[in-house]
Amino acid sequence: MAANFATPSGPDRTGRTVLRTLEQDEWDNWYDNLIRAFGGVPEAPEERALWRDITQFDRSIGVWDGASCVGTTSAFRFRLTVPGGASVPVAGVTMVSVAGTHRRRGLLTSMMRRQLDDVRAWGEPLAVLTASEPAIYGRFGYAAGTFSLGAEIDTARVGLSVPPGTDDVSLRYADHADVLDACEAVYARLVPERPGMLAREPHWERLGVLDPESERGGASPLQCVVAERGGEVTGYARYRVRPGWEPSGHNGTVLLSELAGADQATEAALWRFLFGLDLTATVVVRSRPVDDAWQHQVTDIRRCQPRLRDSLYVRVVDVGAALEARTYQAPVDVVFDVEDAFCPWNTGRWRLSGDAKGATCARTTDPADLALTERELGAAYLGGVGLASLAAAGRVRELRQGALAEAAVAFGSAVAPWLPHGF
Ligand SMILES: CC(=O)SCCNC(=O)CCNC(=O)[C@H](O)C(C)(C)COP(=O)(O)OP(=O)(O)OC[C@H]1O[C@@H](n2cnc3c(N)ncnc32)[C@H](O)[C@@H]1OP(=O)(O)O
Repeated sequence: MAANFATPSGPDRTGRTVLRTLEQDEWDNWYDNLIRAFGGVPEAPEERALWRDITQFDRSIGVWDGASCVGTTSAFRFRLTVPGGASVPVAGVTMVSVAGTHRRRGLLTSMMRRQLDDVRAWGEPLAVLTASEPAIYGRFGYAAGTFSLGAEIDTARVGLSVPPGTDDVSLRYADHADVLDACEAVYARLVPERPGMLAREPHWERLGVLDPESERGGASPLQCVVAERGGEVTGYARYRVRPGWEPSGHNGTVLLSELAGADQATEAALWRFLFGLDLTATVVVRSRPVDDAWQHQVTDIRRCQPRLRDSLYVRVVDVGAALEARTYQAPVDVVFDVEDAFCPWNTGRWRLSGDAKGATCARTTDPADLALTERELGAAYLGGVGLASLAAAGRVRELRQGALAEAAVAFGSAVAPWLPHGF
């Protein structure tokens, strides 16, 4: 049973709930609904304060049953790096919740409807999110477009060989606050180089150094090491250490939070440092690019237990603008026949002509070469999921022989797309 909000403030079909843009003085009530939907464990004050500061009220929606908030969502204004290096305005969908007392009545559907209409009106060609459960968002046109690499590296037994120049990099411990600007400068250098990265928006630099005691799970406070060459900060690592002792000796764990290097040697120096920390035997890595170089520098990848996880979900909101915003690593000239049930303005045939310099994508009446839905376009958009792989899964139909290979190569990315942090 789906609620049908004809107007932004219209009631659902039970006649009891109202959907509207969030007001500043409603935030606590609104945010409490979100926290409760995620289990109800309160956040540390500094964490809650950060989420309050980064909430964009005019881009946030609440559903109200009388004075009670029963539904939440918001959409950060982000700029996302796409293949070719352009920084594209996107909606970062976030803080989605429906009260347990009101679940499965269509409230999420009504919020997604309003939100995607808004994103279109804002002129943002893409919406992106990270999903608490992969099963939720496909019906609204989102598909996993990036994956992240996790690992549990047995550093007692796995060696690391580093590239030339690594010894020229020096490392020092630092207070987070003292080196925050220098670390941010490194981050900013990396953003245009990898699809999926997000340009830093005000306050977001606080996220990487948030260190509530409740998040430590017996490990140390977040530590910071910066890498320097010639007096310039070229990288940093943030991590915790969880000490451990077995009858046979030490068994500590390094829990990597973030690692960034402006060049190969800096990255290698930081990994070598983490691998070699005294009294530790494991490095746990949660969310790294799937093409991270250290995988090719270790002596035993099996003892690193690499694993993939879905990361950024991509929703093409405006097919023409989205496909024109990126470039293509090989020349491509194909007509897509797009079916988009939730955003029908995308449905129809689109001719994409492009190469590594730029692209055009416009409606056409020409015969179609490839048939797909908005979800396959979203999955393939950042170059992390292959169109040929989607075709093999029965999700892309090739209508002109050769069109699939042409498009599949063109959509690829030399560098794996990666989302640097959740939101
Ligand atoms: C980007 C982010 O913020 S991710 C965070 C998402 N939030 C959470 O996980 C918090 C806990 N969960 C919730 O708050 C809610 O259960 C929500 C938001 C996931 C779903 O809200 P609801 O209002 O119950 O969803 P709604 O009634 O609109 O469901 C629409 C459809 O999606 C399906 N659906 C909803 N949630 C789920 C789910 N978790 N898994 C699978 N299907 C789901 C429904 O069954 C329904 O299917 P139908 O149209 O075939 O009947």
